[in-house]
Amino acid sequence: MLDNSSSYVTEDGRTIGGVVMEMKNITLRFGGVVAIKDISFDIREGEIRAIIGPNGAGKSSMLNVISGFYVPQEGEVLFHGKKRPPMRPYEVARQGIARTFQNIALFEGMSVLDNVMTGRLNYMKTGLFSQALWKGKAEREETENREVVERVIDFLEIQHIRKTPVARLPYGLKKRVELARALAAEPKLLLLDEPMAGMNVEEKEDMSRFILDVNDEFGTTIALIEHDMGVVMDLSDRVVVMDYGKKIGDGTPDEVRNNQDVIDAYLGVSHD
Ligand SMILES: Nc1ncnc2c1ncn2[C@@H]1O[C@H](COP(=O)(O)OP(=O)(O)OP(=O)(O)O)[C@@H](O)[C@H]1O
Repeated sequence: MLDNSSSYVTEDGRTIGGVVMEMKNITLRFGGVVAIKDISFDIREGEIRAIIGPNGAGKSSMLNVISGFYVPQEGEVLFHGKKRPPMRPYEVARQGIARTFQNIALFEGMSVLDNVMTGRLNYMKTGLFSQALWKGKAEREETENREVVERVIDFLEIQHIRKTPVARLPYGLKKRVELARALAAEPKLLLLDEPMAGMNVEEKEDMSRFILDVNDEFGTTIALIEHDMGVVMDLSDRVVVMDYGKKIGDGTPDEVRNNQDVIDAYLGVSHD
């Protein structure tokens, strides 16, 4: 049995480290609706961790708890072993957490390059006043930010559209630009909100490859939620399955695939 600080090497040679985030007995309510009921699980450094479940299972609510956007009424979130207080979005970003959204949240009128640059906002320390006083420092900062952005653009193979306004791009590429913006923040923990939703088969294959490459190349820990069980099974190290706000499975893709409660939930068998 692994303890919180131990690590292991996967079959494909990646090292999975200790626990970076721990959800302990999380319950989240919206008025009378209980979106999450007493759920516990953890996320380990360097792993790809999926949360799956049918419609209304509570996945988005859980992603919002992980990102710090929702504060649960019960339970606690431990980040690197410490209880995490309620945080504003910029504080979350400073902790090395970045995310994408299910309904793409890009600046449609701006170019791909400018959108990806917004991922660096937290690194732009030089304000307007000091920019005027310290031109050299501001220029250095701009060059550093540009270098990171250009690396991400190369990595995600979107050089050919760098000047294109996002509004003109097909859906699959918009999703990739959103991933690029999240990566530009150089996150330690990347949260992906239904990264394959609305994609065709080819776009899903591309996105899967990029998710694996990001994890492999940068060692980024990735937590993602997905509706479609199939697409995450080949990607993930471990999978949490939710249904009606409860956790009904947690384990490797094989363990989860063979779990009767999970099979029933996906076949729509009622179990109250
Ligand atoms: N802001 C909110 N206010 C009230 N109820 C909400 C809110 N957000 C979610 N809920 C309710 O909480 C439950 C879980 O919803 P959630 O969106 O987390 O599920 P989901 O698994 O992400 O679903 P989907 O796959 O359809 O996106 C649902 O019953 C939903 O109606």
